[in-house]
Amino acid sequence: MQTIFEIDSALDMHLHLRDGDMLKLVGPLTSETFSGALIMPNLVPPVTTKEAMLSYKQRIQEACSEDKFTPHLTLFFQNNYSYEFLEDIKDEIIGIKLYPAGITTNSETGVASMDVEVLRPTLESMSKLGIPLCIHGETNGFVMDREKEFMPIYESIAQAFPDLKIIMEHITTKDAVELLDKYDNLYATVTLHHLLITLDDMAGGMLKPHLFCKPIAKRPEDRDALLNAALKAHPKLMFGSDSAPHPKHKKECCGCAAGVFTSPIALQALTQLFEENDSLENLNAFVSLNARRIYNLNPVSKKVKLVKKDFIVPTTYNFKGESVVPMYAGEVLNWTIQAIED
Ligand SMILES: NC(=O)N[C@@H](CC(=O)O)C(=O)O
Ligand SMILES: [Zn+2]
Ligand SMILES: [Zn+2]
Repeated sequence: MQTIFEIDSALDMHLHLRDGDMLKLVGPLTSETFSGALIMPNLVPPVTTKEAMLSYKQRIQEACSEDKFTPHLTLFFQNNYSYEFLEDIKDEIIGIKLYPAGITTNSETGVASMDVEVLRPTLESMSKLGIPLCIHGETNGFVMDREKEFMPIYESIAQAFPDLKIIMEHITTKDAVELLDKYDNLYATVTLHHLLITLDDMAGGMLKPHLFCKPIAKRPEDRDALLNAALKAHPKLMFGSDSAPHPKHKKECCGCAAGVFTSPIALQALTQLFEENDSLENLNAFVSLNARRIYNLNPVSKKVKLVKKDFIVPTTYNFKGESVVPMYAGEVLNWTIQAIED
């Protein structure tokens, strides 16, 4: 039985760090263990200028105060970004995140139309400049079908811009896993929670608000397709936690905010999941190497040593007035982080 496992230079390619006291609370919970993360721009207001992006990066670096952690910033997609603006900002960002308007938390100013012709000027500039496009891929259809209905939109963008790197963010369906192999320029992230849960876990019994997120968790066959792809470290699939903290009172209320908070448990739970499925040998590819290759990131040596020992997940994480509940709050995971080494 394996009792020690090492993850080198873990990367979280889809992360919400928020701002203010929440950033100060959750930032270190990622930066202690991960070597880098792709930071989502859906602040209020969203990150749409170079000044806003650079000052957010500085606040992140202050909150994280950890040398061996690189926050990779993104911009919030807008149709009116000029080529010159994008050329000027290109070396400062890892990608641009596109949200259909109103589809998820803080996406009200996202794009109103997913028509390729409407998006063309900005996507053409991004393609020329080699800026990856990250997409929250959901229509505003029936909630269980939103991702599936978005597949033709991914296809039309992938076909129209063969040189543009497109990342389907937080995929939740078998259809999305299958689409990965159809276009060279399509990649994806998948979360921890979508590898673990289905809609039943969230809403099949008593409602579990802390498992409520967008896209909503789907059917067992979807979860199985995602899990199979992750366990074999499909080369176009990366770990992106989509850890999305909301204050406890905004989750445990009428009108629960969407988002699952997983940063502090992600590496332990992934190790447990990969071990239970005899796939530990692929975990470093899933949580580091694939992203490094897809995004051309420099290697950093930061080793997280995990041991097979109970880890009781805290019921809440608190800082000043902020309180946030992690996935598996109060439950026991069977891998613990023992040390972090160079
Ligand atoms: N995943 C979520 O349910 N919520 C995210 C936004 C997002 O990634 O769609 C958030 O910012 O809270
Ligand atoms: Zn999203
Ligand atoms: Zn997200």
